[in-house]
Amino acid sequence: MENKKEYRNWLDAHKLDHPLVIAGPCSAETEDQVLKIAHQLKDDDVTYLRAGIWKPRTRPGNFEGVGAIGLKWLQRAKKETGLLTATEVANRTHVDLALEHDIDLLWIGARSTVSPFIVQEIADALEGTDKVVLVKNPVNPDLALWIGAVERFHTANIKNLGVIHRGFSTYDKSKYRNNPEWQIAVDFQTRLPDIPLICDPSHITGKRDMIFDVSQTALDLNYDGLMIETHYDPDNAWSDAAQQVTPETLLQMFKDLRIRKEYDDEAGFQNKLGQLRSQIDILDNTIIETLGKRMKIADSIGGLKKERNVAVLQSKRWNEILGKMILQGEEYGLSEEFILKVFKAVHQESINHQEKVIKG
Ligand SMILES: C=C(O[C@@H]1C=C(C(=O)O)C=C[C@H]1O)C(=O)O
Repeated sequence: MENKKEYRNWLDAHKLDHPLVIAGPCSAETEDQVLKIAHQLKDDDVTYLRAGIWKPRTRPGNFEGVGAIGLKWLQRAKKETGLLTATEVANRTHVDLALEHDIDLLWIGARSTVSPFIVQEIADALEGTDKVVLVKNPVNPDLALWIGAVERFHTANIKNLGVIHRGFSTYDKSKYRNNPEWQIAVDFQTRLPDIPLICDPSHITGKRDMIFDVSQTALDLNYDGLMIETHYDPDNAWSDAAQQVTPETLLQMFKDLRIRKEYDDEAGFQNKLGQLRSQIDILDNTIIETLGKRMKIADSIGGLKKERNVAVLQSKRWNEILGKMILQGEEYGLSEEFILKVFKAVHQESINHQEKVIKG
């Protein structure tokens, strides 16, 4: 799938002077709840009212959504407030019902994106639709799977496409509910820059007090919009209580968030930016040169080890290097996380080089 400028058309047609906002409750609970939230949101920057109708829950026994009746509540909310409507679909029946009720935007959840069978079923059911279809990232950090899902919708002749970054599952505990792994979304943007990219800070953080910070990062990274779960009484919401914010908080957030422009032509800025970027270019060259030299030395060590029949991996030496580098990194303001990532990658490459020599 090639990038095309037209992928942005549906978003541009909204003629917004701010990022797109999709807001509303995690789940539609009652008609009154949906209508009340819609009226509270209608005068903000919100374009789409979201509400989950069918809820995929991690374990059975939790509230699993009100079902098709909720689509009527969304329709009524649209009629009363003018907000466009959005919900998640996970199979052909959901799609048929959502289209029957004229829902404007359908999103594919992270747990559906992982399954090409489900994605294909939904794509077939949606074939040729002019509704907006947004594909959440798969729960596992797999860029190809994410792009593959978008391709299935593209192949089904769906023109109004976008993606939602909702973070990725990890086995390790982290401060996030779903680790953002910003690099994957950046890689997506690099590959398909004109597919609108929306951030879902509610599912990334799982906690309402972190939503602002993640939203700001998304805007700093040039995201096209935000999808934020909103409820007038978050603590008593029937699902995802900890991550929903009130419409008042949402309004305040949009006052406080800084929207960055993609570009600035101002001569002074361009000049300084150019100077600093040439410094970076020189340093990047030095990094590559240094890494190349380091690997040449690793090759020689590999040769020595081959002669003496010594193992490639030397854990003691490796741990010493890692400890030293973490301390040294600290002096230069580099985080331990970063040093570990970089040096583990360097070590792996060094091992690969030596393996080649030793096996050769
Ligand atoms: C280069 C060596 O081999 C391996 C690679 C290392 C490195 O690249 O720094 C360190 C220890 C070994 O696991 C070595 O033994 O010194």
